[in-house]
Amino acid sequence: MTTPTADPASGPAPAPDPASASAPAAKAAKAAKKADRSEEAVARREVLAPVRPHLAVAAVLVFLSSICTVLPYLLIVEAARVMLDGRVEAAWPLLGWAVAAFAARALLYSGALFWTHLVDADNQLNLRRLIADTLRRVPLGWFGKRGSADVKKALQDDVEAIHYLIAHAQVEYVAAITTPTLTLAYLFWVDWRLALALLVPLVGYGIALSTMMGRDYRQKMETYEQLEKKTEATTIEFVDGIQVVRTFGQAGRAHSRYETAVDEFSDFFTDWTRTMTRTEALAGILLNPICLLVVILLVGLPMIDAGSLDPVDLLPFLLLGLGLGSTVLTIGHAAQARTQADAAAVRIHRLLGTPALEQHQLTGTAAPGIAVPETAAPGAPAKNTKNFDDDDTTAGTVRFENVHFAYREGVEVLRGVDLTLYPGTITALVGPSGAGKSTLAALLPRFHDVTDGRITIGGDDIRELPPEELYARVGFVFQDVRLLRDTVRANIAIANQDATDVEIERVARAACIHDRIMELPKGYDSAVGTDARLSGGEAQRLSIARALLADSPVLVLDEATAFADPESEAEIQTAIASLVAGRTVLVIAHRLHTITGVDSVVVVDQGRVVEQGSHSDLLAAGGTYSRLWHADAEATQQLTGREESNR
Ligand SMILES: Nc1ncnc2c1ncn2[C@@H]1O[C@H](COP(=O)(O)OP(=O)(O)OP(=O)(O)O)[C@@H](O)[C@H]1O
Repeated sequence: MTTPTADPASGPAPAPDPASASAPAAKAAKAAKKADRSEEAVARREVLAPVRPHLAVAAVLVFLSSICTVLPYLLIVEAARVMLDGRVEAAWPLLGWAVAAFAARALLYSGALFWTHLVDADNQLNLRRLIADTLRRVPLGWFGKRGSADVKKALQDDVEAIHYLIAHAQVEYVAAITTPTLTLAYLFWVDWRLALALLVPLVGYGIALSTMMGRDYRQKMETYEQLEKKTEATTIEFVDGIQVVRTFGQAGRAHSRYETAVDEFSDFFTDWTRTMTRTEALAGILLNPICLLVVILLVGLPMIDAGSLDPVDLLPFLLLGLGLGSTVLTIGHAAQARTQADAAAVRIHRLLGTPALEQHQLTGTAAPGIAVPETAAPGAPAKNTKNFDDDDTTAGTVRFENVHFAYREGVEVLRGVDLTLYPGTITALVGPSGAGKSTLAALLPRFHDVTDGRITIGGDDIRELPPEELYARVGFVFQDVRLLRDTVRANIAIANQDATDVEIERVARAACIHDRIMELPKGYDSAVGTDARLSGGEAQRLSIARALLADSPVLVLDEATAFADPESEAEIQTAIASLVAGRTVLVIAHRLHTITGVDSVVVVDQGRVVEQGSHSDLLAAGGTYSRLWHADAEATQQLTGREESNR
């Protein structure tokens, strides 16, 4: 019997060597780490740049205070030396100077802290203004990706971390380095051999500290933050969704997700702190005054015995050497604070670097390649489907010209949309889920900017308009109504701060919300959230009143009635009817029965306009719209049937 041997030529390819396979990954990780470090350095430089000269002043004050920390001990030793020489009277002035140096030390150190706090107060104000200014200029769509928690983190927590860096850590860091350096310099001057012996535990501490803060400290810190975030998210999910998950009998599942996240966090934290605690304990022993005393006595006493050290020279080591540990310990704490502040500086740096919504100085040229799409309009042209040669400079005429858009590079969501909306007409965007309707509508108020092509209002490219001008021309009513924690009146008047009470009441009546407001405890002065708890439909009518007061010629309505109950829906429809009259309106619609009377229906599919026309024409054409209509009618019928059989 022969044992089969592998033929190296025809056999299967050898399994990749794990070491060589992981080499590119390790290289990439190293490069990423390097990039992180350099981003951190840039961020720190940027955030600290305005305060750097002021911090230099503080560093000088701290350096002087460090001299005054060491000086009293030096003077006391010299006083002891002259006393032992029998010149007691010569000791008094030295002791007097020691007290003065001690007082100067307190003054200089607190002066430095006071100075850094003043500098920081100024810096915090500037930083918050810069962040607020950035938030004011970023595209509105940017907020969609970030929760208010992230913005709060930048404005509050990260600015506070920078506060610690500027007001405390820098001062402590300089003191933690200069005081032991000066102390050691003095001790070396007194006796270099004993000073060298004292260095042994200090170097031991340095090694322990660099192991603790070493290579994977940042990585561990990142994992810690990620797990902390995950725990927070599952906690919120568990608390927020408890009603829903319990209704569906899934409380156990949600709870187990929460428990897993907490366990994971706890395991990681316990493991990490175990290593940290061991290192810290070792460091604590090395810097303990008892340990330092043992070193001094073990080395110093035999030297005195051998006559190579003057007994009085042991005194500075006992006075200053024992306290060396606590000053060195501060380096660790200050370094840790700096690492956390660095992470905050990076987040602020990234936030400040968010591309702003730019106002272009463009000439009014049309984008190339504008044509009625080949796939468009099987139905007869509707009221608002004119050619692009038509006069588009009428205020309120909106034109999408060969509009392309991608949230991520290379993944186009809109692919060459051409569309004109005319004043006094309502255009409804319909199409399957994910077709790009909301995205198309969101481009009009510049939630995002087109990646190609352009959008004009009254002939002006919207990127050329100052934001105030754009928002005076375009109003929007979204499904997700946000109300301010202010009075009902202020919530309506947000669009026009100078509106009179009569005007506010007029728009509230038109939006069918006046009667409900009058039922609130303080009428228009009721505070939203405390005096006034409004239902979804009521909040929507309030936002319609807002839009009425803004009186913008162009309106975007995003599924404004989707979640309203039938009674509320009727009122909302009445409110919308008064809102849309005479304006250029773009509606995103899901329930097709609500848009049968609109002037033009635009069918979007996979980022393109595939049909355009009136409801009846599109229905007759038997294309995508007709399919959507029949599917919608069937779904409505099934729903009605189910409701009736339930009765
Ligand atoms: N903020 C975003 N970031 C990345 N992709 C997004 C974002 N918003 C939407 N998309 C993607 O863009 C595509 C179009 O989404 P959009 O919401 O515009 O479609 P829609 O027609 O309005 O859908 P629906 O009727 O379901 O609301 C989808 O593939 C969607 O996943």
